[in-house]
Amino acid sequence: MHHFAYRDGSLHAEGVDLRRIAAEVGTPVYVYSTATIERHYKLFAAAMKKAAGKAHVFYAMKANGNLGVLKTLGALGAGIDTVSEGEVRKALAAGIPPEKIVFSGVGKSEQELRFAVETGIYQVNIESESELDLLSKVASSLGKRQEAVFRVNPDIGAGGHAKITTGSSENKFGVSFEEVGRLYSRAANMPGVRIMGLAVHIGSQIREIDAFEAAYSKMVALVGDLKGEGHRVDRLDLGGGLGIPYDIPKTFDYGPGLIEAYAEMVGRVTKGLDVELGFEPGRLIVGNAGLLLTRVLHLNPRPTKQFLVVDAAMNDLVRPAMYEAYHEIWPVAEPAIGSPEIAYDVVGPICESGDTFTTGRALPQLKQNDLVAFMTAGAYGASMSSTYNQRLLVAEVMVKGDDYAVTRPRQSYEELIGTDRLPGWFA
Ligand SMILES: Cc1ncc(COP(=O)(O)O)c(C=O)c1O
Ligand SMILES: N[C@@H](CCCC[NH3+])C(=O)O
Repeated sequence: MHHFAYRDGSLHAEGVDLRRIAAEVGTPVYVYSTATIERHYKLFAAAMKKAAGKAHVFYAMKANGNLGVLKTLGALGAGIDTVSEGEVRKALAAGIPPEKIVFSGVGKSEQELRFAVETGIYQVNIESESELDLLSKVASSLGKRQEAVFRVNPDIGAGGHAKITTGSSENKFGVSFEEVGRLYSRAANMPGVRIMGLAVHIGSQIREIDAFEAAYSKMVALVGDLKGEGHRVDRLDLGGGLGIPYDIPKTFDYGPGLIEAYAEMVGRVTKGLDVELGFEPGRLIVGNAGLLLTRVLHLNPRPTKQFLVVDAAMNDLVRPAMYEAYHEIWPVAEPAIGSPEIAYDVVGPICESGDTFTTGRALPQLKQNDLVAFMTAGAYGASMSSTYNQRLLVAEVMVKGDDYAVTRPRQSYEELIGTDRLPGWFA
């Protein structure tokens, strides 16, 4: 469900005409709908609460770390799942209390762990024995005991693409299932950590409940075994990964289903377990809440193809180049019903053939300066952008009702070039 729709012949984000944003902010620009973000968060949080009683939702900031997005979610009571010191700092800057911050990731450095412990975050998700040792050393040197869980690799992977599967034993994530009991016993004698339970995350863009169910069932059995061995297991963090539709219809609502089915399964599988559940959804909250607005720079008809060159590129939205991901492309001017379509290869200005958003996509006839939107770009869009080809990081705006705010301005050339940062001997 999203709040992008045609009104008076032009695509709107909530009550704001995208032509207005393009004119006032420039293109390319990411546009987020506050109402969609809020709706998705509330739906998910309510469903998990109903299914599980004690449920904590930690929004996975990696999907979209825009400050406006974080503040919007923080105001609804969301916690945050972070994966770097930068993300922890950004969560704090957005006003998220430390006791609602989780820190995951396979390669946390000593400095990052120190910062997290000093900050007093809720939970560190430990991904290896080496990290367990380092965390205990760091925390005890600060005279603290950090609450933590073990992220377990359940050897069940899933996801929309091989590059976004994390739960297989072939993937780098987590400690292996067989090791958890031993690590728990070791950790009991360590001064700097208090192990509170387990975490799991099997991949991203997963639309089949079965894969989650298989992994969660294994985790529930593991919780039982550990408790049987006398270990304390108060928390079970079930990660994120629930997928969203990328082939969205142009209607307001595309129906319920997956969240409810997921919640029902979680409630069933964890029934009677007596642990606090945690969730780390990213894409689900923000994916359909964002689009990338871009302008047609050139049409380049060639004997076998029609190239449509737009001002956004793979540095702004890398998903098609990186995962062959599909994003709908909607012209901002509403196409007349039955208007003829042309098959376009939509490409960006970057000097790579891979800078291709789609090939042979049937779209209404477009001309120079027309605006088009890459839909479902709210997750892993701006957050994965770069300055490749010395292109400026684009602006991000958040729409709320009939108004919008620029929540990250377009990067300046001074900032990009950074001449003033060079030492004098480069004269
Ligand atoms: C540990 C962890 N939690 C949460 C997420 C968020 O995933 P998604 O955006 O698919 O919900 C990820 C990314 O896959 C992750 O690695
Ligand atoms: N960045 C990926 C998902 C990876 C999620 C992070 N573990 C995507 O755009 O689909």
